[in-house]
Amino acid sequence: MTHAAIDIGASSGRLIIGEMKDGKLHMKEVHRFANGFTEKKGTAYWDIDHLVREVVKGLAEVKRLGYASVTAGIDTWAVDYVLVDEQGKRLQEVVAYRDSRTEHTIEKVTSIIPKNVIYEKTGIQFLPFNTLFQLYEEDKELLQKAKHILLVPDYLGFCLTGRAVTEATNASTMQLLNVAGQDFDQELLDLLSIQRNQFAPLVGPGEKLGPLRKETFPEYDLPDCEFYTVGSHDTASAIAGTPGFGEEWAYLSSGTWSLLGIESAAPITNPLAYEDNYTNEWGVFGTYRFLKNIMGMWVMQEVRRHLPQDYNFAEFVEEAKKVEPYQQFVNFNEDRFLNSLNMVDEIKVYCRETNQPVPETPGELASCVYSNLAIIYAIAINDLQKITGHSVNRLHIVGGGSNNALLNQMTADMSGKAVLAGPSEATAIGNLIMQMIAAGELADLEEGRQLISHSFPLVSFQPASVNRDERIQEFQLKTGKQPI
Ligand SMILES: Nc1ncnc2c1ncn2[C@@H]1O[C@H](COP(=O)(O)OP(=O)(O)O)[C@@H](O)[C@H]1O
Ligand SMILES: C[C@H](O)[C@H](O)[C@@H](O)C(=O)COP(=O)(O)O
Ligand SMILES: [Mg+2]
Repeated sequence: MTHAAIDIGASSGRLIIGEMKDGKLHMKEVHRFANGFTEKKGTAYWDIDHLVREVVKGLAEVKRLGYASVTAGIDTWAVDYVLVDEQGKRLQEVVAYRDSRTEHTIEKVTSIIPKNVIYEKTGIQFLPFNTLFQLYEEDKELLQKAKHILLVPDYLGFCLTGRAVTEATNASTMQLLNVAGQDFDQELLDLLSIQRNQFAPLVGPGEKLGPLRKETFPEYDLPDCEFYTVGSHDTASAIAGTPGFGEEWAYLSSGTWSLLGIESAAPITNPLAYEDNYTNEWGVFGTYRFLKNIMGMWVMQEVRRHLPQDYNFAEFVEEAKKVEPYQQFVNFNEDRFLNSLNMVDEIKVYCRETNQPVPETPGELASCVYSNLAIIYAIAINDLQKITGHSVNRLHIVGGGSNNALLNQMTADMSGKAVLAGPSEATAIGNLIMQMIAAGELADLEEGRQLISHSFPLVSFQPASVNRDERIQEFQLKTGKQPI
């Protein structure tokens, strides 16, 4: 059986087909398209109709390649939603999570329901753009009109099959689900004046969603396609597609964001987890993704956008290799880097404010970003071990960022852990694995991960002794980021 993974991250989307042959997973990228948000009248929006069109184009390409019948699953970035009316029509443009409308909403909401109470209910990290805060700022009249409030992957599935569901892994990122009750928290819904039935029923990954409604897209020659739910939060699929075994591994899903954490059988919401803003997003098969959001390759995407030279990401790495690393210490996890007007200027101002050497060239800027991301990852791993009591001796880096051998080595050096890099398309692979389990081709996630490890060679990076402790201490001194 041929399966199609539709994976749409914040910077790019792709349709990848996969099938199991001779004990290996064979994949082919069939369609890739750009994603990104644009500002209109001061608000940041996604182009959701562009994404629907690109998904359908990708499915048409699948048919053109001779695949008359496939299954498919959709995963995208988290938290953002679409309001849909009684007729199934979108009520508004889709606001992007980096929009400034929720800049001060955490304070507003937690002045009504205390922060620790929300964390005890949901176990979810406080990020300004969580759906809870976006809906708090949403136009109340529009909200009342909405028959459905659908997260982006659920909306795409609705457009393609006509069926509305709320897939659980992505639903958890809303910070509206009650972990104990395993459904929406009524107090939080009341705060937003939202009825429970405005959210479609919660479903887990691996369930049949329904057939592609070809008649909706008469201008395309499309395959027969049965959609399944998968880990529709892309990070849930990325972790499912990470070939980690045993207990002592952690993952770093390195794309626009860096999501660093462990796969846990139960939520971890102790005081240290709360203080250090770790999250318990729901994973596949009832697991929890105990992780932290770290500003990832977004920084490099924005540096690239604001430089006159047009370097690709591999060229940035080559330029960075020519520069002495760890020349300045920048905490890229500060909110100022979430959506700054000009990332290059923001980095320079930060270095001037902290009396540090100012990076000027593309190589100096890239080296500054990679050096500090490696330190931030190392601190996050240390904190993760303290919070959970879970020892980590190897870090799996997956996603586009796993192609960056320089950063992989720096991460091994700063963390003192072995780094296993790849697969770079772990998200799409995790999406495919869930479909193959649902189709009965794989017994479970363990077998799926075995298949991944037999199909995609990992690249190993061993830690070198590079004044790790001194550099981390200097980072903490210069940025004020103290360990927990
Ligand atoms: N060859 C490469 N060398 C260094 N970095 C790379 C390379 N390829 C991709 N990347 C990094 O991976 C990022 C994209 O990762 P990806 O997982 O596709 O992101 P998303 O899913 O968020 O769209 C790019 O922003 C870039 O920083
Ligand atoms: C807004 C969320 O934190 C974001 O979606 C993150 O969880 C994520 O999954 C990003 O995935 P990318 O592939 O866009 O890095
Ligand atoms: Mg991604």
